[in-house]
Amino acid sequence: MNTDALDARRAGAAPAVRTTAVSKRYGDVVAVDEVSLSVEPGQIYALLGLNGAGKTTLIRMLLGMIAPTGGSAEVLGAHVSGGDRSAWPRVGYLVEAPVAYPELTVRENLEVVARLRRLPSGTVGEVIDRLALTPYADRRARALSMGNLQRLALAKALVHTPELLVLDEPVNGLDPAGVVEIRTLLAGLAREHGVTVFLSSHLLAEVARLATRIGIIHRGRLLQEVDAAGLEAHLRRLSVSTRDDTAARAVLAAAGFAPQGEGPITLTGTRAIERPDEVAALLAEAGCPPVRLLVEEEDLEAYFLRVVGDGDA
Ligand SMILES: Nc1ncnc2c1ncn2[C@@H]1O[C@H](COP(=O)(O)OP(=O)(O)OP(=O)(O)O)[C@@H](O)[C@H]1O
Repeated sequence: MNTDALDARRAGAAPAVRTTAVSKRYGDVVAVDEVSLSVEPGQIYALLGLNGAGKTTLIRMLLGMIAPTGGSAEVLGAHVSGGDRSAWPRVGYLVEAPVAYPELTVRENLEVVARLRRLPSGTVGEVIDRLALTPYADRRARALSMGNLQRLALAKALVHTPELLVLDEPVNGLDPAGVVEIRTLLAGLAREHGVTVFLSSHLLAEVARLATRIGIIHRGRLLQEVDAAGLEAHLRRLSVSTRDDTAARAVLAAAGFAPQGEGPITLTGTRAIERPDEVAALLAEAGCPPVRLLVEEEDLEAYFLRVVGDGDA
């Protein structure tokens, strides 16, 4: 599909995924807590969270595998939470550990899926090719490595060329080469075929490389969403020290900055990062000039832990 056609397909299209205050409660456990998010067609949206954050539960609700206890979920315009399964033929998914018929070969496993979906012959060969499974096509699934089993599972999710792919931890169990391969494949699907990808992961660095938008989920709550393109700005912050940090904090807060940090004052946001001179002038005028002013770059892990830590506070 060319870029114009892709843009036309995306323009005015309903969000590929939309949740409105969707929640899932198991007794006293709130697995997903009023999550509202929207994923535009062609985006690669990554739900990032620690173990137990609620990723799988949210994905299962999107796929209609479990019903929310509150709110709603829509997939390709269909109200999944209301029981509408009409988007099904346009969705591919991979949830939990990959499963395959162990005694059937890779090709036979895919032929079963193709037959169930009433797909034309030839589809299986294409997907085998696309996922670099050709050398293993005639191997029984039980003899596959974990990585190849995962690749077969992805092939099953892709065999009907879905518009939306929903993947729970898609690179789990893959070696570094496998991770790169899957990343390249997913990025290509989104870029060249306009496929929307909604995935979950706890692998921060991987997500940062692949996703166009990232949602951080913790204890069931969506704490923050950032565009991958803007991630760098989120990672940068201005660190300021003065001889009277208490007074400086008050001056900065009054000027609309949001000073953070226990020791040196930390300012985030483009205004502070792009105009440290403005911050310096402001503090100098108020009689507490900076003795140290530094734009620092936080590493991804530290950033994630800070967001999650703020969510716990
Ligand atoms: N069927 C269930 N019954 C009770 N509690 C559940 C059930 N399913 C999930 N939970 C709880 O809901 C919370 C979220 O679980 P979920 O599996 O969605 O997290 P996750 O982010 O996918 O974690 P992981 O990365 O470990 O798979 C956890 O506290 C979990 O114990």
